[in-house]
Amino acid sequence: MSETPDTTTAQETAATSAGAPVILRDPLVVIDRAGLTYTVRTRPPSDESTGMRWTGRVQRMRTTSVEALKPLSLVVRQGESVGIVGTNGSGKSSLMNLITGRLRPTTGIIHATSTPIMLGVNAALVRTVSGDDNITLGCLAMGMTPAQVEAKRPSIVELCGLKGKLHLPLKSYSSGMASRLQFAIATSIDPEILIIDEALNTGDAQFRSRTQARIDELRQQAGCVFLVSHSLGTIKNMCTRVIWIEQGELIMDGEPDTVTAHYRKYTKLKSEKNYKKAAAHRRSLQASLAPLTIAWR
Ligand SMILES: Nc1ncnc2c1ncn2[C@@H]1O[C@H](COP(=O)(O)OP(=O)(O)OP(=O)(O)O)[C@@H](O)[C@H]1O
Repeated sequence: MSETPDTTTAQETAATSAGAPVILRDPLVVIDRAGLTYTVRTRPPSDESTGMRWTGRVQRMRTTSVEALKPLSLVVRQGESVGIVGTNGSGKSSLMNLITGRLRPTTGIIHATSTPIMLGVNAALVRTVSGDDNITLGCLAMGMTPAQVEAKRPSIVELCGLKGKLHLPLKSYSSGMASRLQFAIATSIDPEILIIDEALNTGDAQFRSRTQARIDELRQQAGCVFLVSHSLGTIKNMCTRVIWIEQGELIMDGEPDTVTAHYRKYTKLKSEKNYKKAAAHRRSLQASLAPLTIAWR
């Protein structure tokens, strides 16, 4: 980022005596009114009404828009570990894909001080080659030189805890073992901005505590971490801040205990089929959310 953003919430402005904009220091990620609409091509419904049949050759496709994220603004600073919660289909992965640059926002813009690294359960490992070779391939793919790969190898082996198994092909690993290897590879470059999408729900208790230790280490190294998870326990243990997204909109942004308590209440109301109360709860929280305005100098 070449410029420094002034980021001001209505609450923060109100809190300053002169009403001057509050300048937030050390932003690593600035999301400035970014929104995402997917365009999906669909086949027209079969034309029973017209008596026409699809021949499989010539077909006019329809396009449908899916607004996954309404424009939202956020600033994430050095040392923050941000949990993202929301029910299925609320837009969490879409937001993470925007931050990594895998998808372009349809509206707005996202700035980051360095390339965010996404660690997800589906990130590519090669099943037919050994764990050792996956370390080499993964590290080279992240831009390390062969010498850097060798320098990092001992710490990757140590973190994944798979010594003695790394000569075996990946297809012989359990999903938990593969996740451990993947986590160790992905975090070996000390990414400044790390995104973890549901990767922590695999692995045993011992590995989870190592994972937590590594995330704490990354945060202390002045980076920031985004963690998407449906496990509120994991979110509360690991995050310093929680963002709740629902139906593509930002509902809450704040302290983990508070946000997860409101989110839990919302999901409980929904599971009890109290949809009106759930929606009212969500709307009242959203109404009290101070809008964030990002102004560039
Ligand atoms: N490639 C795509 N094309 C079209 N629509 C999509 C695509 N990916 C996601 N969506 C839609 O965008 C919305 C948000 O999806 P997203 O995957 O971001 O949700 P999520 O919060 O990560 O869900 P989950 O908790 O189930 O993983 C949903 O309505 C989903 O159907």
